[in-house]
Amino acid sequence: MSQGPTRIEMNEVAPRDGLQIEKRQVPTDEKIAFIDALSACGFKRIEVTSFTSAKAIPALADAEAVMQRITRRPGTIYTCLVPNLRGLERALSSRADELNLVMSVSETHNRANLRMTRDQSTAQLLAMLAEASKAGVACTVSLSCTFGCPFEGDVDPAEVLRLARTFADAGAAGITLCDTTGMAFPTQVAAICDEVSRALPHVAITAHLHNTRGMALANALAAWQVGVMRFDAAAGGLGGCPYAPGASGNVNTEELVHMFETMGVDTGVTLTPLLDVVAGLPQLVERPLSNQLLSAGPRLRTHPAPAWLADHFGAA
Ligand SMILES: CC(=O)SCCNC(=O)CCNC(=O)[C@H](O)C(C)(C)COP(=O)(O)OP(=O)(O)OC[C@H]1O[C@@H](n2cnc3c(N)ncnc32)[C@H](O)[C@@H]1OP(=O)(O)O
Ligand SMILES: CC(=O)CC(=O)O
Repeated sequence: MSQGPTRIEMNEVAPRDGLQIEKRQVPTDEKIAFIDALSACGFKRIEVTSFTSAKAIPALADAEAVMQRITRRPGTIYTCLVPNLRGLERALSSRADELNLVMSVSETHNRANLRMTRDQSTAQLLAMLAEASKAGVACTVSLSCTFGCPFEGDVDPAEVLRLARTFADAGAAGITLCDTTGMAFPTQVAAICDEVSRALPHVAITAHLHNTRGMALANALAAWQVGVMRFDAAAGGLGGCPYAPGASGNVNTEELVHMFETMGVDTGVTLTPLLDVVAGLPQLVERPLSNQLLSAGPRLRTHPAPAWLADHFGAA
C-alpha cells in the first residue's frame, strides 16, 4: 500500500455542514457549547457556521452571535463558509480566522444551491479573494460536485482543474475538492486529487467527502495515498447540502480519526473527548444516530473473558 503523509490536518465541519440540514434548529447556546466541546479535541480547523442568506439556510441565521460567543482555543483556526460578497463582509466583521468560499463545478447544482450561474459565482469569488487579501485573511475555495453531480451525473475533471487554477492564480491558499452527494470512488479520488495537487503544488488540497454510498473512508484513504493531508469531516457523520437531492452526511470524524490513528498517522485529534461529544449528538439534533465506533469502541477496547474459561482451563 502506498504510504501517505505521517501527519494530517482535521477540519471539523459539523457545526456548519452538519447543522445546516438538520430539522431541529439548534439554539445558539447549544451550538456554542457544541463548538467549545469540539475545540477541546484538538482540531486544526473548526468550520463554525456560514454567512449565507437566512432564507436559504435558516438553521445558521445566528452566525454572528455564534462567532462572537465561542471560546477560541489557541492552535485552532475558526473558519466560516461564505457564498458571496455580503457573506464575506459579515464574516470579516465577525473576525473569522479563515474563509471557506464555495461554488460548484456543476452548473445545475450551482444554480440550485447558490442561485447564481457558475460565471456569476466565479466573479463573486474572485472579488472576495481580492477583498480577503486586503484584510489579510486566507481563503480556501470549496468546489462542490467535483466527483459527480446529482443533477448532471459525471463532471469533467478538466473543469475541476480549470476552476481550481483560476482561484489558485487569484490567491486562494487552498482548494477543497468536494464529493457533495457521495458519488466519488477511490480510483477517481486518487486520480483527481493527484492531478490537482501536481498542477497546483503551492496550494493546500483538502478532501471533503460525504458517505452517501458508504465509500467515504475508502475515498479518504485513496486521497491520503496520493498525498492529501487535509480532511473535512463531521462528528457523528452529520451533514449534507439542502440543495443537493439525496445528500447525506459527511465522512464521520471519529471514524476517520480512528482509522488514521490506527495506521500511525497523527491527526492531532484526541479520540476520547471527541467520542463524548459524539455521544451527545442525538440530544443536540433530537433524532437517533447510529454509530459503529461509539458502539464497538476503539479497536483495542477489550472485554473480560467469560468466567467459565477459568473453571475449564484453570487460571491464565
Ligand atoms: C454544498 C454545500 O453544502 S454549500 C452550503 C449549503 N448551501 C448554502 O449555504 C446555500 C447558500 N445560498 C445562499 O445563501 C443564497 O443562495 C445566496 C445568498 C448565495 C444567493 O441567493 P439570492 O436569493 O440570489 O440572493 P440575493 O442577492 O437576491 O438576496 C436575497 C436575500 O438574501 C439576502 N442575502 C444575500 N446574501 C446574503 C448573505 N451572505 N448573508 C445574509 N443575507 C444575504 C439579501 O439581502 C436578500 O434579502 P431580502 O430578500 O430580505 O432582501
Ligand atoms: C462546502 C461544502 O459543504 C461542499 C460540498 O459538500 O459540496
